[in-house]
Amino acid sequence: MTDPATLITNIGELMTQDAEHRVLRDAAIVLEGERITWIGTARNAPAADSRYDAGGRACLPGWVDSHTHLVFAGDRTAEFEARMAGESYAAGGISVTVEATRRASDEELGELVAARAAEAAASGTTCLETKTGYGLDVAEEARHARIAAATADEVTFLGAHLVPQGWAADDYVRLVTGPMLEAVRPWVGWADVFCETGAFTPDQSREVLRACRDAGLGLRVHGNQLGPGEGVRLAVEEGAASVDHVNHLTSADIDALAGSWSGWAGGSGTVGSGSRGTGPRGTGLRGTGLRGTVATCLPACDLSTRQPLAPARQLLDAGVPVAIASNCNPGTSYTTSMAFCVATAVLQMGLTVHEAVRAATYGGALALHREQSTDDGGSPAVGALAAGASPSGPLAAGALAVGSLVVGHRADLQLLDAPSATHLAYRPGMELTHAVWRRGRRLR
Ligand SMILES: N=CN[C@@H](CCC(=O)O)C(=O)O
Ligand SMILES: [Zn+2]
Repeated sequence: MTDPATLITNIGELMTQDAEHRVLRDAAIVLEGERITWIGTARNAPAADSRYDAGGRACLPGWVDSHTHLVFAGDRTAEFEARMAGESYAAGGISVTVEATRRASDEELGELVAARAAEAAASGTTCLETKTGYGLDVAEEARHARIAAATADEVTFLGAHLVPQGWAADDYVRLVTGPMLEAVRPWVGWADVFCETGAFTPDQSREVLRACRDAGLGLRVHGNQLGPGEGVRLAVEEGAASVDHVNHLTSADIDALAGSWSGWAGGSGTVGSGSRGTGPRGTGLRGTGLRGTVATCLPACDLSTRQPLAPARQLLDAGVPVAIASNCNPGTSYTTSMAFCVATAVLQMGLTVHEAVRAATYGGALALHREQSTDDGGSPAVGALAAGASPSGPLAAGALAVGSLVVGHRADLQLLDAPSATHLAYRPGMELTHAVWRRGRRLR
């Protein structure tokens, strides 16, 4: 039995974010089950079981938010106020959230995560990564990973977020790479480390990344957020899928990121097209390989911490694939609004609207290794699947690509209450989400 087909027609502007960067006018799209089955000019659209009139609105892929920290309780308003009064952000604030989160029951924490994910979905986010990192002991990190896996598309282990009080750093690294990693393993597909002054040194970070890679996890790095440092170089050397923040970059960092894509079948760092590479050792692991390291920019965080904005323009000009994500967390970026991040990228970081939307859709998918369907030659997930993750855990065999509107990809899309995506930056701060479909189902 085939799935009923839904035709969304009378689309004023359809921004595909496909390999050719096509933008169609007077367009239509057909969804069947979880897939997109047709895209083209409205007058050529096939018959369908049901029809939705977009009323000339703009249609674009759902946002792919590749960096969030949704598993937390409490808030840090006082710290934010102090920062706005001139204090600097420091990693130590994380411990305030750790204490509040440890006090929350499973039920409370699950509801908080689900509510944040629902808020994100209502504003167009259709694929979401989230991290642990406010547990910082074995039982809490495992609990947070399990709770995250019930809601997020991708879960990342960030036990190496901060060395908890009372621990020697090296002992804590041994805990993270040993019992903690083993405890979270059923729920996570990725590992991350905060490589920064006040968090983990480059050597400690490398140790964490290598242990996590050996356990089959893909890698990501929080790097170069608060000052120049070795985060980017580490991420590239260890084959991380992304390095996130990237506020303080040298030209050598940018060259290293661009160079990491030189062996990729998709070309020299273009975010436009290409196929998935395999790991350098033939591992096929997510987060390793010839495909290189995406630079993930977090504009809302940059503003909230008063850091220099990440040099997204320079990165793109150098051929580095860029993602934009919300980094929703209570310390540095308490928002799930990808539209706000896109508007900031255009208004303050020098991206065109098309580039900013691409970074928040296709770029996020690239950072999560979800830009291609697994049955289109994508490498198999080695994340939570192997250990029997929740059904909502990382990429399953047969998983459909996200982040671009292409026949065969996951039917994740949004309509704006505007005739073009340009309105995202032209009318900043306005809630423009009109309708959202995820996996072919209308959410809003
Ligand atoms: N930089 C490290 N981690 C988070 C902030 C964590 C916090 O302050 O609670 C971030 O991505 O900005
Ligand atoms: Zn973060």
